[in-house]
Amino acid sequence: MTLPLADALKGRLIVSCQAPPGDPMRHTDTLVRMTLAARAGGAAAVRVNDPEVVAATVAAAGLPVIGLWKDGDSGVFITPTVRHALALVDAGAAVVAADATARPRPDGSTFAELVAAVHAAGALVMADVSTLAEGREAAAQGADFVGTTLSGYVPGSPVQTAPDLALVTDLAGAISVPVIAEGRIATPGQAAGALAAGAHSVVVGTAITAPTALTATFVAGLAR
Ligand SMILES: CC(=O)N[C@H](C=O)[C@@H](O)[C@H](O)[C@H](O)COP(=O)(O)O
Repeated sequence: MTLPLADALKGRLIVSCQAPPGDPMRHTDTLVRMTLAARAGGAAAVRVNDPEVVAATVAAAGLPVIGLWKDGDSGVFITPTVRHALALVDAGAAVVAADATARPRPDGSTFAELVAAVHAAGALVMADVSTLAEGREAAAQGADFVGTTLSGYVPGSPVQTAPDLALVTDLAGAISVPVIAEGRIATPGQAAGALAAGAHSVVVGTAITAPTALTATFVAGLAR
């Protein structure tokens, strides 16, 4: 049996509406406007950072919200503790996204404990992983979705410029929970390629919602 939310996301686009610290777009109302634009463009769900933005998006967007809480910038910092996860559920996230790499969590908890707490509070969990082994482990620990989010961003996962479609294929062949392709998907063709590789859904962030980073790529192009 699949989850109703998983059915609603099948073959669909999820837009990540985030802005890094210090970015002019890091402003709750602005980020909520981006989620409304994503909905208007046909996104099935949005992925947003911080409980305040989650709550404002839930109130405004009428779309399923995948919530994360980035706290810090090293080690495990995407929804690092059970406290962070439950704050996102309180804010209305339908799905809590959390780092599920094999690294110690700052509160000493396990990923399985985070999953249990989120499930008990009535929400689902998306495991952000960087390898096939982490994805298998996250699925075994009860994750409802497994995303390739952290491929290329953690020690032991080589830096890449393209989406990690090989990991999408490997995960889709190895686990029974839906695999979400996320990370460096920059064109509609790459998004379609991720589905063809076995992804259940595709998350796109920077290519849609990051004007500062996108402007910088054009500026760099002109400077060549
Ligand atoms: C590694 C990490 O921290 N990824 C974050 C996770 O939420 C976001 O910064 C990314 O923008 C998101 O994963 C979407 O990816 P892309 O922006 O490449 O489409």
